[in-house]
Amino acid sequence: MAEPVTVLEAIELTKRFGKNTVVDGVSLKFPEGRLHAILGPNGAGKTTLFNLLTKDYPVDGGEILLRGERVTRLRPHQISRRGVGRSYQITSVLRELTFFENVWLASYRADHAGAPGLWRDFRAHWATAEKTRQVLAELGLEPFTDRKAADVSYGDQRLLEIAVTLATRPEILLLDEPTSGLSQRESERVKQLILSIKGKFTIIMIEHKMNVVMDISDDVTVMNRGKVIASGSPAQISTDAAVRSAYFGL
Ligand SMILES: Nc1ncnc2c1ncn2[C@@H]1O[C@H](COP(=O)(O)OP(=O)(O)OP(=O)(O)O)[C@@H](O)[C@H]1O
Repeated sequence: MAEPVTVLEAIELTKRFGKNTVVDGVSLKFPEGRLHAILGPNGAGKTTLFNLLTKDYPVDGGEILLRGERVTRLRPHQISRRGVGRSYQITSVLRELTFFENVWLASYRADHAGAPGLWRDFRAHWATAEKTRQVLAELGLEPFTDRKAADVSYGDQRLLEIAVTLATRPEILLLDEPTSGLSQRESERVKQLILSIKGKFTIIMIEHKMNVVMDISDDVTVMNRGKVIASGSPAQISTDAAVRSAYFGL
């Protein structure tokens, strides 16, 4: 069988804060359509790696390739326009707006970055409304269409966060701890939602909850102190001696 295409690649990526090297020569390949989880103890450098891949932080060393093209010097909005969407560890949805309005705004902004006023083109509004309905339907969130984000549970806000990220129609979806702060039941819903879109996007997910990682990932990378200490299938990772010692303290 043909190898899947690598859509995103980090080559020897490095980031320092003062004397502290928090991402230290990380090389990883992300093949198309797979769900790749990144595990590691607090402070391992996982979120910083995301910040490098989205160019929210400048890179101190190494390269980033997007579909083989070097994008290391691009700015965050250029990376986003090339199909990299990202959610954050703490939900960034607009609480006073409804699900529809949150997704609509993200979708409109993605399509009209830098364009003049929102009121300009009525047809564009209509197209954006159509895309918004598609995203909410894709995630099974239609019942929430007119609910205000502030009025739903934190777990449902995390689902909205994923919808907002998908509104930019990314090819690659970076999810930073999508189940953080959620109960087991709420985590299960997020897990099911991610499973429902698995394969349609290349997903890279930072996640601490071992059951979520092991149940839904195709590939797992474990980081510790800025370095990759293991990469492989969930089964390989769960028996890896270095992982058991660094991550589980076994
Ligand atoms: N903007 C910054 N300035 C200085 N140090 C930073 C900055 N961002 C991150 N760090 C440091 O980099 C290290 C790695 O942090 P990072 O948030 O990437 O870890 P993490 O693996 O995502 O951890 P967690 O699971 O707790 O989110 C930490 O020591 C952190 O304090």
